[in-house]
Amino acid sequence: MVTISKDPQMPFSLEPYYVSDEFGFILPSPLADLPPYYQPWMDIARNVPDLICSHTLRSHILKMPLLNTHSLKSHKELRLAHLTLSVMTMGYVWQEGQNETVKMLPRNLAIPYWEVSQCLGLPPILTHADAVLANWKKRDPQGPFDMENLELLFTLPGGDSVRGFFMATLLVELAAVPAIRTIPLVINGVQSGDAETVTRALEEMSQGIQDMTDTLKLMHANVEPEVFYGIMRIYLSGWKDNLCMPAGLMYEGVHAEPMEFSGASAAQSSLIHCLDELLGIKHEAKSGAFLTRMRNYMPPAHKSLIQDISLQPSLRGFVQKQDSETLTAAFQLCVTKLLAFRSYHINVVSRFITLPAARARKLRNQGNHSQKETVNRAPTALEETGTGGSGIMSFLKTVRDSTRDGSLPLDNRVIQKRLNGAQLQKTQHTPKQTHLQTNTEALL
Ligand code: HEM
Repeated sequence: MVTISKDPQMPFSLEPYYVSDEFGFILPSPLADLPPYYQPWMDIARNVPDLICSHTLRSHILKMPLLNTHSLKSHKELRLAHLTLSVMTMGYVWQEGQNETVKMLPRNLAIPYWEVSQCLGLPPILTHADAVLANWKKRDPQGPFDMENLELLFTLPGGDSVRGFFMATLLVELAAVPAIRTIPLVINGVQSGDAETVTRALEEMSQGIQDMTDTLKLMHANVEPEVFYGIMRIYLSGWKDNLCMPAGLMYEGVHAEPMEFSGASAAQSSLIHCLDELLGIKHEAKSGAFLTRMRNYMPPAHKSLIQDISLQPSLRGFVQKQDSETLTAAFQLCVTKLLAFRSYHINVVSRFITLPAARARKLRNQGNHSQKETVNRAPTALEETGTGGSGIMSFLKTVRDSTRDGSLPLDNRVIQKRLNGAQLQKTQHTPKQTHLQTNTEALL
């Protein structure tokens, strides 16, 4: 774990953790190019989908020179190098699908990949921090940060759905920024016993979580479930708890033994981890252990933020002690919005994994193995597992249920009062109507 230097007398702030007020956990304006010496990497990494299609990616990588990483100096250069090497590695391993996997990553890729990973404190595999947080640029630099104006620096097989998937996830990260920004307000408010500030901050946070859920809906218009399931998913998969590569992967010239790493998953996004810690959501042992393991796939400063939030005086304890209706309602609203995010996420996973998996099974049972059916191209070994290696639905439902268990019981009178308030708003048709209505629904 990195040591974050901060003065314990100073109020809690996000700055020491490299979390910005504008971009949250997103890497601001990532570099798009490395110094010319690294051109051999760029030439291959920028063409990964085509080289996979022609089954020549592995041979190109085997001919690549072994480059020195010492001239990679800045954090942004290292992040771009990690992304570049990650994209090549995922393509190298999965070029032939689940059947002809490799046992070893060649030294000209493995050695620089390992060195860059060590410098960043990231594992030598594609992570959420690479594929989403550091893999974007604006088409028009002056234009908005939206789906139309964003493009990927590097892509994987799957065409427009890859862009849709990574960019929708990036926009969820952006939508969460106002919620993340309120974390110091809450922590400092609890420290100084300022219930009013904490209440306001929690209300703002709940709106931020609602915005995350609304933004998650972008997946539907921008990602084809069959393409996600049948083509893209294998390239996000890792070599831990994966039946296709039970022994893991040897990094030649790095370690004598094979190593195991989980694939890229938004379970590696720091957003929800921070919210869980702040709200005091306690996960059941097995799913909690998986989520804790996912923190090793985050930039170390972000992992430290989660850890430090967990060490602060308990927000839940503060809310209970204050015994204030509005504060309790604001806290409860955050838990309910987080629960709603997780429930909606389960629907998304069902559309993008469970349903295509069921169709693939049905086709198999009918003896239809045609590769024209996109879902038939999916690795059967991954049917029930997430790219991070979890047993998907039972894991997600357990995590959702422990979120529900994090609720603070609200007095029936408070619910009734809020309901009456909502009725009043409804008849008045004020601009706040939708928000308050959603709040009241959430309270029920
Ligand atoms: C098509 C879109 C998506 C699919 C199919 C999907 C799938 C999954 C799967 C299978 C898992 C289980 C862990 C694993 O093994 O990887 C998971 C976990 C998770 N995903 Fe997603 N995901 C999607 C989008 C997102 C987005 C945009 C976010 C928000 C940043 C997100 C946040 C999470 C979180 C936080 C977890 C950990 C479980 C939890 O804390 O509730 N996912 N996802």
